[in-house]
Amino acid sequence: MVILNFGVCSSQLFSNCRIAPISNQKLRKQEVFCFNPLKTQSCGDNQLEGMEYGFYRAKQRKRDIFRLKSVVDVDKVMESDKSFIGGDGNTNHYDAIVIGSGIGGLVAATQLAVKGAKVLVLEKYVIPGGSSGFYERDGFKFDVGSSVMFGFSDKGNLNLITQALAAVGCRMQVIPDPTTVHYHLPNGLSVLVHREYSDFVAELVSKFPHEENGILEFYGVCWKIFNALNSLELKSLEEPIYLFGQFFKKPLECLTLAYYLPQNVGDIARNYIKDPQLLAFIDAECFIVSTVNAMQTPMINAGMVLCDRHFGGINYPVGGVGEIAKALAKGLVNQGSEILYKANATNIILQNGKAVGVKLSDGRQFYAKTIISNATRWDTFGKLLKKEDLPEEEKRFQKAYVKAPSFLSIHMAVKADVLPQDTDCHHFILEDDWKNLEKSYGSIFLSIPTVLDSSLAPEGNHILHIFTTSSIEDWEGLPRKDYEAKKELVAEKIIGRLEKKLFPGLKSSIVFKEVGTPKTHRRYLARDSGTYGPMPRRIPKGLIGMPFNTTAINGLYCVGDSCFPGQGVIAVAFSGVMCAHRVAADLGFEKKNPILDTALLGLLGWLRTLA
Ligand SMILES: NC(=O)c1ccc[n+]([C@@H]2O[C@H](COP(=O)([O-])OP(=O)(O)OC[C@H]3O[C@@H](n4cnc5c(N)ncnc54)[C@H](O)[C@@H]3O)[C@@H](O)[C@H]2O)c1
Ligand SMILES: CC(C)=CCC/C(C)=C/C=C/C(C)=C/C=C/C(C)=C/C=C/C=C(C)/C=C/C=C(C)/C=C/C=C(\C)CCC=C(C)C
Repeated sequence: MVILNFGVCSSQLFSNCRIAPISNQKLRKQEVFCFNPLKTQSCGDNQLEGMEYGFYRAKQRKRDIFRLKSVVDVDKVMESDKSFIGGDGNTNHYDAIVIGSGIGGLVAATQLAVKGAKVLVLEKYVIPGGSSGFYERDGFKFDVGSSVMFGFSDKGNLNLITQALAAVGCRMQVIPDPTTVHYHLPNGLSVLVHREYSDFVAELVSKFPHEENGILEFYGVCWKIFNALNSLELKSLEEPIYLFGQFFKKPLECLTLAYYLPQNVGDIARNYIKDPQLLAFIDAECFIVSTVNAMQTPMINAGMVLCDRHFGGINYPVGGVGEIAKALAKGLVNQGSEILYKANATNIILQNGKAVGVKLSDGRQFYAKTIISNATRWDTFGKLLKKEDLPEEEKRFQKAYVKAPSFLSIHMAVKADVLPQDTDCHHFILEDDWKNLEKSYGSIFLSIPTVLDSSLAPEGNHILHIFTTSSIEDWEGLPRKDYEAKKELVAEKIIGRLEKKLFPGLKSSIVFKEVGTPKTHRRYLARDSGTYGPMPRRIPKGLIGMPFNTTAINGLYCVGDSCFPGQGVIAVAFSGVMCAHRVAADLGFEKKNPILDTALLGLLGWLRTLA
């Protein structure tokens, strides 16, 4: 280990540090050396202020590291000795380590940080955000994923993105989207989902006048659920003091949610609607947010998204979706926590069955009291932990849920004049046959964020993000040349379909084009098979089977779209809020009752077996 200058430090000096690795009593018994990058001869409090790290070496030669007050540049220190972090594992330098900086991971991390926890986020890529990140090419700024932002208004309790940003002192400027999506469906059915609920209902009723009552009843149930959700303070459903407290304060609303928790949209829609084409439309409404039809979409999730788009509306962040993750990451650091990029976690370190640390591909190891994985459950339990030790609970999850397909995505820039003046920002296209809805390449999603924020492209241009479901099996095993040729061919067909349906002259107006396949998603988002998230294998019992944040491994939590309530930025933000609350209770930052905990976790585990 390279230590440039070190002096003997007193236990008093260590006790002045914000985070002491071990008790003073324990320190006194040890011979302590202090790393001193300021190259001063002695090591007093003032110098410590400016130091990046303090080291101590116990007599028994076990080594460890802890962080002092100032900013950490782990890379710099690690270069000198890749194995120096670790040791006995009893000393936890962080309260929590979060693997991955998707919105789920960032919300969990920031919520914990504002409660006073010391958090380290490890991100494989060079920027935060995961599927909600961004990239820039030739002056164009693209959202990696799509650009429909729920939960981003200044109203109610369900604006979780706004709340997550506010928690770290950040408020972003947003541009209201007058329409959530413009559907272009079989038999010439065109439906515009207006921001105003009454306008949307009037539009839908004008297409299905004989189903007016059915439409009002079905969307009425969605509102019942939304209003119940919106009346609660949202925290961990795995934390009994909170959960019972909510039942006590809002019994009717909680019972409403408990009633709809095991139900799916398809059954409820069929109670009110008979027209097969309108039911197919409800399938499309579900598919765009769950990648499955209405029969498989949990009613609670539909209640959330089908109403939030009218209650708070869809709002686009100025500067692009990537700004949200950037702001959260900055807020995290401002709270005194840390985020490391190019930090590829390869193993979760277990000690006596408890998750105690994380090992990176370059050999670095970090230790914490709790580990939170924002990787998918397939990655967490299939790669970060040994596949063969899959806990029963995870086996059950994998029986009930399967990886949703990935996407083929085309990020493209076009000359602005190819789009009609009043073009909407988001479109969903399924041309001829309802049966193609869930098939690979069957339907096309299109977002044109420059319709809302022209700063994302140089003047006179628009950016288009076109995507369609596609499976990794379609792309594996191809020689490079064939893979590139296939990408071009498939993209050409999709663009051709858009040209025919929406924008004549589209092909000849292209000024930039980049095609990503499921392999691209797997590589850049570190998601098994590039999956968009979990989807039920069969008809689920609503949300009952979806695991929350605790796992069968002591000290290990999951966050993100393979946790309750599933796919979607707002959904993973909720998962982050829940995760932070449960972890904070376990770390002693929030109230906790171990007896009630055991009872509730047991009950929820049992409920999942019924799904
Ligand atoms: N509404 C929209 O327009 C929209 C847009 C984009 C994304 N989404 C949603 O976002 C959801 C995903 O969010 P999320 O928070 O669950 O995850 P995510 O996939 O967005 O982020 C996970 C992050 O973890 C990192 N990571 C994974 N494995 C790692 C490892 N071993 N070491 C270090 N880092 C690692 C990845 O690089 C990534 O940054 C999807 O379900 C999707 O629905 C929605
Ligand atoms: C616990 C028990 C047992 C019971 C009790 C009862 C109660 C209290 C309950 C409660 C519950 C709750 C709270 C719940 C909650 C929930 C939530 C919040 C949910 C949410 C959800 C969300 C979602 C799902 C979302 C999604 C979204 C998405 C996915 C999106 C996407 C988008 C896209 C893709 C776009 C499209 C585009 C175009 C068209 C272009």
